[in-house]
Formats: sequence, C-alpha cells, structure tokens
Amino acid sequence: MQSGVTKMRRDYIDRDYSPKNTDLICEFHLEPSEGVDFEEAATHMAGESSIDSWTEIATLSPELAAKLKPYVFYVDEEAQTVRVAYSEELFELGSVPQVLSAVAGNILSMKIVDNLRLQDIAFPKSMLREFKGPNFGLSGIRKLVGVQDRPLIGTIVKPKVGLTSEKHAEVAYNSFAGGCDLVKDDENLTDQKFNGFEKRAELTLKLAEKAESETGERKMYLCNITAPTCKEMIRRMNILKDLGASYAMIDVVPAGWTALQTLREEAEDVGLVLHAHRCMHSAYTRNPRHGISMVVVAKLCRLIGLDQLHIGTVVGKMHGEKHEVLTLRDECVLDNVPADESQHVLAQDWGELKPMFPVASGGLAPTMIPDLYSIFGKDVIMQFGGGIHAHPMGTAAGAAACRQALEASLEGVTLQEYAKSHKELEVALGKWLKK
Ligand SMILES: O=C(O)[C@H](O)COP(=O)(O)O
Ligand SMILES: [Mg+2]
Repeated sequence: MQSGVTKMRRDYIDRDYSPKNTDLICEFHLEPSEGVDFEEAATHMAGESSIDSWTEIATLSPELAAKLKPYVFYVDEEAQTVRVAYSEELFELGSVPQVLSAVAGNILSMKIVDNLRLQDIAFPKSMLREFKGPNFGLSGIRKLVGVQDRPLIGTIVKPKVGLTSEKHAEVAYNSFAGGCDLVKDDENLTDQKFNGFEKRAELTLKLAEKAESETGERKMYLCNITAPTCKEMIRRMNILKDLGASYAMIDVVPAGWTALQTLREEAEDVGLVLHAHRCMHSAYTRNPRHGISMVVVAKLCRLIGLDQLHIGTVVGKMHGEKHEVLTLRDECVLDNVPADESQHVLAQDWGELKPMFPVASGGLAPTMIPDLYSIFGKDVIMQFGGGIHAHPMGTAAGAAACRQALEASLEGVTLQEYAKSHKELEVALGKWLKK
C-alpha cells in the first residue's frame, strides 16, 4: 500500500446500484498510482468527492453515510473508467462552482491516482430546473440576425490587439461591409490604453449600424466585456446595452463560473446575447488522461446559459478531432444527448434548456468552407480572423470571399467554378487553396 494511503473502510462500490433519476452521475477516467488497487482508488475518489476523508472519521455515522454515500456503480478497470452516482442532496442546487468543488476538486490532486479526468456529468432534471440555460439560444440568435437558412459568417478584428479604437472600428466596418454577419473582439482585447472598452464599443457599434443601413443586413458586434470584477463586467454590459448593442463576449474560463452565473442573471434584464470564447480551456481539457473534458465545459456553459460557444473546427489550427468536435456540437444543440461510450459521453436530457449556437473558429480560411459546411451543416457560426484580414485584396474582400464560398457550398457548386465569376473568391483560392 502506498504510504499515506490507508485502507478505506467504506464500501462505495456497488455494481448492483441503479442510479435514481435524482442522482448526479459522473464518469471518470482513472489511473491509480503505483501499487494502488483500482477499486481502492475508485473508492477513495468517490469518498473524497462526497462525504469522506482519507482515513476513518468517527464523526461519519453509519446513518449519515447511508444517506449521502456515493455509489461507484460502474467499474471497468481495463477501460480505466468508473461511473459514480451522487445524491442530489450533496449539492447546492444551481451552483456550478460547488458542483465542481465536489466532483472536480481535491480528487484531481490525490496521490492515490496518477491521472484522473472528469469525462462527463449527467445532471438530473431536478438540478437542471435550477439553471436558466441560454436566453436567446440558437433560434433566438437566428431570429435576431434575420438569417434562418445558412451558417453565419463572423470575423475577429486582427491584429488581435494594438489597433486604436478608431482603426478597430474601421476594420470591423470593412468586415461588415464585405459580408460578415458578426464581428468579435479577440480574446485578449478588453480595455487597454490603446483601445479602451467604451470608446471601442461606441465607435464600432456606430459603424455596425452604418453597415446595416448600407447592406440591409443585421450586423452584430461582439464586444469583449471580460474584466477584473463582476461589477465591472456588469457595468460594461450595461454600457453596451445603452449603446444599442445586441451582444456581449466573455472569455468564460479566465472569467470563471461564478462570474458567468452572475452575468447570466444580469443578461436576463439587459437582454444581450452572450458569446462564450473558450480560451484557456485546454488547461483542463487537452490531456486525455487528466483534468476535465471539454464536454463538461460545454455542458456547464449551456446549463448556465451562454448563447453561443467555440467548440473547435476539425480543419483549423486548434486541436480537436472530428468525433470530439461533433460530440461537442451535439451537446450544444440536441435536446436529448444519447450515451456514447466511445466518447465517454453520458445520456443527457436537456429538458427545457435551449440549444446554444456552435462556433467554429481558429485557423480558418474561406477555402475550408465546403468542408466546414459538410461537417457542421447550416447550424454553425464560422469565424475567420486571418482568413479574412490576410486576403490580398483586403478585409472587405476577405469577408466577401467567405460569403461567396458559402454561397457556392449551399448551391453545391465547386469553389473553382464559382470563382470564375467571383473575383474575391478567385484571389482567396490563389492564396489559400492547397496546391
Ligand atoms: O478568437 C478566435 O476565434 C481566433 O483568434 C481566430 O483567429 P484566426 O481565425 O486568425 O485563427
Ligand atoms: Mg482569438
């Protein structure tokens, strides 16, 4: 027995237990440390994520244990997988931070495991009811933008940071004028001296309005409200509302779960669509053997009520295989997610919680649109940063090339064919089509 690990007296493993419909269920990938028995490690993990400690505690009465004990009801040592059912009474209903402190807290630090990854959480209806979910969601966004039958095209003002507010607004205007439906700030642009939040919001929203009147299309500016305090983020949200904005963007992982729940409360009154950038998620999600899966991050965003979420691109610069990205897409849009053992996904009935709009962003070029459309279908927001602002004819042409590539894909015409009568696309093919 490894030092510091005493034999647990609790028997939390019960393969005959069938979870109650009020239980919260977690699936974990578990690798015990050297010399530790798999079931022993699972027992310790279940205890530490609920009511127990590392050794016998006299204060844990048999009655209390019987009432609140966790049940490790599924154990597959070969697949290094366990599933644990927790009584809903262990949780503060409606609190994401508290759920994570329990099922993704100390247990990830325990010596008894070499690796432990929270793969999925299945929430019971009784807990779902405590959360608002998306205010607008996928259908609300489509209604707001006035686009029902195609993917939305967005961009990120580039360079990421450094432009003045005037220049930022001008780049956004050119993106809108060229054909973008959405223009967002980059994740590390918030309220820097060279481009303050209020001035950027005011100038960019004004030019978005100008682009709307010139194009006859709705144009959405996603201004990044990420800030040092919830109070300041709420202040920025209200500034956007007063300026006539429809959206706010948040870096959800750096901002944190309590901040998101606070903003969601506020968004209900302010009525802004919440765009979730997932930068920093890879600190939790990238290691397939340890941490917290992006499925969990996506589910928590939907539960709390972000309206649209970056989920990966399959074809772009960020990691994320096709099956992983499509699993995330399903968690965003389906009302009922079926269990998928191959993806370590638990069944989840989302009840009344609206779908989120999936966002594909990162390393995309207009030439990838046919692939993106065949992967995602129409319910996706495709965002191109370098893929628009590096276009040889400039930003507006980059945006136009994206719209043309999308038109071609929707009509089932090859890009090469469509480029014969669309100059911006022709130039984009010259720059980005793999030779
Ligand atoms: O914030 C994002 O989504 C990325 O910065 C996209 O930028 P890129 O298209 O230039 O990779
Ligand atoms: Mg970015």
